[in-house]
Amino acid sequence: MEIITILVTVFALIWFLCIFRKSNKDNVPLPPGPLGLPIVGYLPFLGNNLHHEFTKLGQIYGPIYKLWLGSKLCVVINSSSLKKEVVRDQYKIFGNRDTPVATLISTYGGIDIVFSPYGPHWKKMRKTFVHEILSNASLDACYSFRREEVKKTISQVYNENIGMAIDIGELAFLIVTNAVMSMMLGETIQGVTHVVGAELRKVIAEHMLILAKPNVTDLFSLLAWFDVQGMERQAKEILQSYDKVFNYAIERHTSIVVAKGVGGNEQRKGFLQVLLGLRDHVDSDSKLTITQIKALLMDILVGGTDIVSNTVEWVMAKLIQHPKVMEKVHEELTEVVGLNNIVEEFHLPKLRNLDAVVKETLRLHPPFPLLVSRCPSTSCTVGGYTIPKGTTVHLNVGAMHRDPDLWGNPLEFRPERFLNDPNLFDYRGNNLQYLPFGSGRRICAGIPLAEKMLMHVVASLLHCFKWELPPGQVLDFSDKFCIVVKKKNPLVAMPTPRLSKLELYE
Ligand code: HEM
Repeated sequence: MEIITILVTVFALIWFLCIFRKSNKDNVPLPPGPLGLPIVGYLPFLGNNLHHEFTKLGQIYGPIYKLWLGSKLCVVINSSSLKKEVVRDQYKIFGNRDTPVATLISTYGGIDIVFSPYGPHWKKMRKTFVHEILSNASLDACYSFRREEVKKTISQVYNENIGMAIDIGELAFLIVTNAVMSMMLGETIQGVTHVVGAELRKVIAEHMLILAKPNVTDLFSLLAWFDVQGMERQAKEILQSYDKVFNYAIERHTSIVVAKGVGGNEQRKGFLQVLLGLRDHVDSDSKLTITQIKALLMDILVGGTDIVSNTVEWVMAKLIQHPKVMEKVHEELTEVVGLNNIVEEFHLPKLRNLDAVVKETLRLHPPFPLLVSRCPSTSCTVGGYTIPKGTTVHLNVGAMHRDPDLWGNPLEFRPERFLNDPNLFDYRGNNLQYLPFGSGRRICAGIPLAEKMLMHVVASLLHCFKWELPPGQVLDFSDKFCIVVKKKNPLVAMPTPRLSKLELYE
């Protein structure tokens, strides 16, 4: 017993000395923050919902604070002026992510865009993604795939689910997954069925959990060699599941090219065809390996499905909670699209009320309230405090979106705040008060596709149907943190047809 007491005391002393030394280096202190316990730091006090916990601590410790999680130092930044120091003024230093070991394993060694360190590889992957895959021309060329998948699901809801309770998140996931898979393959797929869709959703959900869950291997450097929680094993299994999907897509694509001749159907080039073309590129700066192609497909699949469908679910929940706003959106859809028509992407820029509803939902329920953590490549100063190299830096955008100093009645759902000047708050991250897609060099690379799919799916679900809660159901807005913040309890709603011509549902 005595030995244990002595050991704990010695560890505690070393731990406090380490903190003391770090904070006094160059006489610039570390940010304030809770002390926590020796060795484990604040870990035992942190619940699962990091975004809520970090916001609560911000109310005590102010715009920038630190906490120790094991031997890992985390800094949380709440104020927009300090965020500017990170994402703009010192963007090179803060261009890296802090990538835990299980995340590295599940993302082909962290070579995708999201987790690559800032540098030539990240630049090449991001440039390929933005210019070759998500350019206006490329997105216009595969609009027909998105359109067909939205139409197919609307028709399915009309034929099979009228008057029945539907899980909106699952429905939205099915539409966007089918759309993303079609755009990837460059052909209308037979349909990611409920079974495959559910399987894929499970894998992506497990992946998100792995990305979010603290792993003692990352938090205690002494344990770096051990897979104590089995998370590395799980990460390998997740990667295998993705790999199966991507291998299937690549084989299928190759067999189509063989059957139709090189180039396949040029009119409907899918993302995969574009990417596989780069495998054989003569210019080594643009050349991609097959693993890099798979890593890009993973970013498209994860970003394009779970995050988008999750946002659709929040938007629908907000509208069901606010019937007057829903009515206004319905009126706008009737005027802009017409009840004798279906929603097309060219209608979207005219749907200003719906745009404001989506923006207000992303303010209150940003999918990434802590963005994706950053990690300084060298020690630096933010807000007068030292941030040592290797610190995990969380930018608490969720807290800023609900800050009463920045927003009037911040907890109320008021889409009209986005109506007066739509350019004041766009998704480009210029106004640091509103950052659902992040800001700076590492801002979301998928905004053009996210915006189109989000608006098209929500507008179509609302234009084709009226939605209400099943009798006895109550709306619930509790959430859970899995890197992406999701509704804790799924939204279930019942559709009633709205369109004037039945053939529009075919
Ligand atoms: C509602 C939809 C979406 C939201 C709210 C969202 C939000 C975000 C956020 C907050 C980040 C981190 C930004 C930062 O650290 O400053 C991010 C990164 C990223 N997102 Fe999205 N995203 C969405 C959809 C998509 C889609 C559809 C794709 C792909 C098709 C995508 C691809 C990416 C990629 C590749 C990155 C990493 C960028 C980098 O590190 O350079 N996202 N996203």
